[in-house]
Amino acid sequence: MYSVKEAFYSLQGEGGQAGRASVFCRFAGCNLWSGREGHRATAACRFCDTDFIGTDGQHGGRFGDAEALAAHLTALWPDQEGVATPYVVFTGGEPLLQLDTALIDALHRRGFEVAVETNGTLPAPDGIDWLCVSPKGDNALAITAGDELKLVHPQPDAPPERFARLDFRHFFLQPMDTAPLGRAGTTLTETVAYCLAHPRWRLSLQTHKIAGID
Ligand SMILES: C[S@@+](CC[C@H](N)C(=O)[O-])C[C@H]1O[C@@H](n2cnc3c(N)ncnc32)[C@H](O)[C@@H]1O
Ligand SMILES: Nc1nc2[nH]cc(C(=O)O)c2c(=O)[nH]1
Ligand code: SF4
Ligand SMILES: [Mg+2]
Repeated sequence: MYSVKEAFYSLQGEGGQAGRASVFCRFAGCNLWSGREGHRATAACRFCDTDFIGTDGQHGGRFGDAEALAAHLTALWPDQEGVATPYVVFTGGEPLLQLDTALIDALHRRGFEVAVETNGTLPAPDGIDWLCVSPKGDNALAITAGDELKLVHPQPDAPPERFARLDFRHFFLQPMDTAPLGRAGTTLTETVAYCLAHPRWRLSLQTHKIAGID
């Protein structure tokens, strides 16, 4: 059984695949925060910008097996002529609480490339085509290699220097959106300054928020 908060078709907003048409599958639940505002201040991850509680979002629900969820996600992909490679992004919440090989295989059989956005604290199943790890504070990483490491910045307990030598193809710093925390931020200026001083890191903006899309 898979619990999905919402599923939607949009453009990948962040990281090295930014701008790419994608089906998003947002799993319900996370291992670093309950999702309740009353628990945010004491959670292991405290700056989350996402509602991942329940299965009541657009195209959300409970799916009994991998075939059922794969068929549901395939129906959200518009290009049935096979011109572009279909792309699905599993996120959440924390997708590695639920994503398994059966679901990855079912999407591969339907022609999809499979991407994952994870906090990196749980082991990943085999077969992921684009693995994005986004470390959270001092929570220990179970995944130390992948396609991109995308660090939300600044986090006092997660300085970029701690991650710069891990085995990733791309290193991104993404300014922390402080709106979920109820305050205006200066994180963009600070993040730009860090990238200028440390060329290992590239800037990742949340372009879907700029574009006003999901
Ligand atoms: C909501 S998380 C879900 C996936 C996974 N739990 C994780 O943390 O990577 C999706 C992406 O949004 C990023 N993110 C969450 N809150 C953010 C914020 N306030 N500002 C910028 N990026 C944020 C995360 O770091 C992650 O890369
Ligand atoms: N357009 C868009 N791109 C995204 N990239 C990562 C997202 C996420 O919430 O994991 C996200 C999202 O929520 N929307
Ligand atoms: S780990 Fe990801 S989903 Fe969980 S609270 Fe943090 S940003 Fe949100
Ligand atoms: Mg998001």
